[in-house]
Amino acid sequence: MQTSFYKMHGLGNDFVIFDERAGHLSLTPARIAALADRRRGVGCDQLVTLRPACAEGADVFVRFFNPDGSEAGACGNASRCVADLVFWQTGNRTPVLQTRAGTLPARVEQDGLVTVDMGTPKLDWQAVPLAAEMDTLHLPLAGDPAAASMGNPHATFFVKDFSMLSHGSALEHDPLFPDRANIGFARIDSPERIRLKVHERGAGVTEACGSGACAAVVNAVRRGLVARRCTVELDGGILEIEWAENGHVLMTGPAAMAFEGRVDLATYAP
Ligand SMILES: N[C@H](CCC[C@H](N)C(=O)O)C(=O)O
Repeated sequence: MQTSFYKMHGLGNDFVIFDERAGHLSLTPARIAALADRRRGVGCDQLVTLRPACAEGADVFVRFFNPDGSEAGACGNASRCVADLVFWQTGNRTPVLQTRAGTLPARVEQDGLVTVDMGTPKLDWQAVPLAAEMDTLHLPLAGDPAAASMGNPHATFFVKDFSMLSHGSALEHDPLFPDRANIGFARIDSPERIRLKVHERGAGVTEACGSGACAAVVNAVRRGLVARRCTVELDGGILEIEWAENGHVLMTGPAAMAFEGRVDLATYAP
């Protein structure tokens, strides 16, 4: 039996999106990993599922899964893609996404860019989470990173070059991060511009990381390095991030449909 999916991306951070609103699919962690495999499966950085929303005012319940089968509370680039998809399906330019990290209002602009209100960052050590009580602005790790949660854990290293990127996997699995962490390497190019590369939890280095861009701006503002409205340049392109005065982080960037496809899920792991 064939099941349809959407293949979308946000700045090259790519997603396989299954719509479960007509009925749940048996997407086990093993099947997710098999579908995400770039040689034996469809291939993606994250697999995304849509279900009927149950939160007040939300249009769709969105869940995000890494290629290792682990679930993430947030995914900025996929959130923009889902908002764009809902707009194309319904004509609603202001869809509201229910996620594990909270309810995220979105807006599809006339120029096609998508803005998602990613909510407020969580800056307390227990919210990131970290393994012990500590100042999240200066973690006791070589490289002196800062940590924040956007609904998923992020550590941001402020660097002059990206030679530390090869340490991303070891840092992702450092015992300081009981749920592991997304590891961002941020070069401050000006008070309004950051160059960012991210080793993503459960996925490795991706072309872009939306929640990582949000965390990098939040951590850089906390350190007094950038303005609250900042351009973040990733390998895949540009995101505009604003840590607004109301504490919410607004992320604006593109979303793209690559293709629609169909798979027989029964042929992908048990
Ligand atoms: N790997 C991340 C989820 C995807 C985040 C990224 N693709 C984004 O756009 O925010 C995590 O495990 O928290």
